Amino acid sequence: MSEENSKDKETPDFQKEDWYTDALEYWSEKPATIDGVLGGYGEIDEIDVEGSRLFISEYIYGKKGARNRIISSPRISDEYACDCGAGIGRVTKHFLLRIFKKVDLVEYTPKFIKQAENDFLKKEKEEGRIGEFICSGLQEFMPKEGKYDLIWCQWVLGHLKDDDLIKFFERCKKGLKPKGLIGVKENVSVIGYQFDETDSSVTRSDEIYKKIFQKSGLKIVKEEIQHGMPEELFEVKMYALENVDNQNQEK
Ligand SMILES: C[S@@+](CC[C@H](N)C(=O)[O-])C[C@H]1O[C@@H](n2cnc3c(N)ncnc32)[C@H](O)[C@@H]1O
Repeated sequence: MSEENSKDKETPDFQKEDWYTDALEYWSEKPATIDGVLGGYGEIDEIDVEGSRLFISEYIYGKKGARNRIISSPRISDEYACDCGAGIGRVTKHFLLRIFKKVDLVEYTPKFIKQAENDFLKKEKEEGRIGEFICSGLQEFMPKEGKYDLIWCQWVLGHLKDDDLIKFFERCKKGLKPKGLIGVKENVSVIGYQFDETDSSVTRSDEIYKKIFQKSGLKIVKEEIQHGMPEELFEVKMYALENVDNQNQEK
């Protein structure tokens, strides 16, 4: 690859007209299976969901330290979560519904959300544990005000242009209950952007994500690397984020 090409790959073309349809076309061709939504890495499902569960559980159950002393009490209830870029519902079924009573799913690719509703999460739907299956791009998704304890975004934010991502986070803040959290679990590059022209997606560095959180009025309450992922993949980071205005209210 020439230097010019490799430079191009690091500069996302956020002006690209078909940015969002590229993703839709790309994902519509992938099988509606765990392996399909994980790009052929279905075997990481278990370690991924366990990492997420450990990361978030202190906010739901509280945190205990040495000799079972309570270090922090629960922050959010286990009532309602939202799974953004849900695919076929893997994260909902294996992580969120093991903690939360009810989950809404937001997913752009019609065949994935249909698979979730008619098959992968059919039983959970019948049990009344799924609120809504929402077929929408996150660039348009408007959560209802004050609805969620946790809004979880995993392996999807690279599909949003920077400006749309900031606007999305701003809408999510309004969709949270007063002490609610936004969870982000994404691949991170070592430096700058890595642009993938095939599906018009971008891998951002930790530094870029942190600038975007700040611009969106979000503060990091916890961050952690997901260990145990295949070596050839990008590093995966989890962030728990709160509305900066929360702190002001508490003072
Ligand atoms: C790598 S898969 C991850 C799915 C799921 N989060 C998981 O971890 O199993 C990326 C998902 O993002 C969805 N997606 C792509 N662009 C999107 C957008 N603009 N808004 C919402 N979802 C989108 C794709 O259809 C696909 O289901």
